[in-house]
Amino acid sequence: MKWSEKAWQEILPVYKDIIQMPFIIELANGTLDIEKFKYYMQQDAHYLEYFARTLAVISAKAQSVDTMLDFIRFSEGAIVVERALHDSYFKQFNVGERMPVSPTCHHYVHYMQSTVYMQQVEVGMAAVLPCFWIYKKVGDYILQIQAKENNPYADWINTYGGEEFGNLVEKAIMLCDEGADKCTETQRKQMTAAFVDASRLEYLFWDSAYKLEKWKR
Ligand SMILES: Cc1ncc(C[n+]2csc(CCO)c2C)c(N)n1
Repeated sequence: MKWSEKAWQEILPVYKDIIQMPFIIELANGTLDIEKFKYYMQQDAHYLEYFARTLAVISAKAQSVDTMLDFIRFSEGAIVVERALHDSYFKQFNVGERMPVSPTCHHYVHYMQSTVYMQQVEVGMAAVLPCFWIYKKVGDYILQIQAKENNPYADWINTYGGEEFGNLVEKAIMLCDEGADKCTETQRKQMTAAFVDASRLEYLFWDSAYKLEKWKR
């Protein structure tokens, strides 16, 4: 069994919880409170900036030039493609000011950064994989259940549910499997632990948007 297949089994309960979250259900049927979506988008703008930097560090640490190129392209994608989505929503919803980073976003981005800087590169790759894979699965799920008429979140749904994004995700999974093949069993376990932690943080990211999470002080 491939590392990725085993790793997905580990996070299946987290994924099942994610697709039942009110944020996801309401995004799919178009009833999600605009303030919650705006909050999510503002935090995601912070997230993407850190995430793109994290991918660039993985690129710098990669074992081969081909893998280096793949991760630098992912990094570019995080800025270029996702920023276009953000910009159009920010215009549409009239979002001007930049919010401070929320506690959960802070936790997630710094978790990824420390993992990528402190651990071997394959563990870093596993830590960023939920970002790709969970979004693909959630995007496909929402495509099936979405309200197609007048859904204000259709652009978001089409970004992650589409085939083009699917190819990118396949590549990220394949690179992790390739890396896992070169690792010892102990190192593979570290990869799985990072994959599970990051998946739980994906859950918390949506949860924090739904709750409009704030720093206590
Ligand atoms: C919290 C959060 N997690 C994952 C993504 C999805 N995502 C962000 S960048 C990227 C790869 C682009 O090369 C993907 C799939 C998101 N937007 N926000």
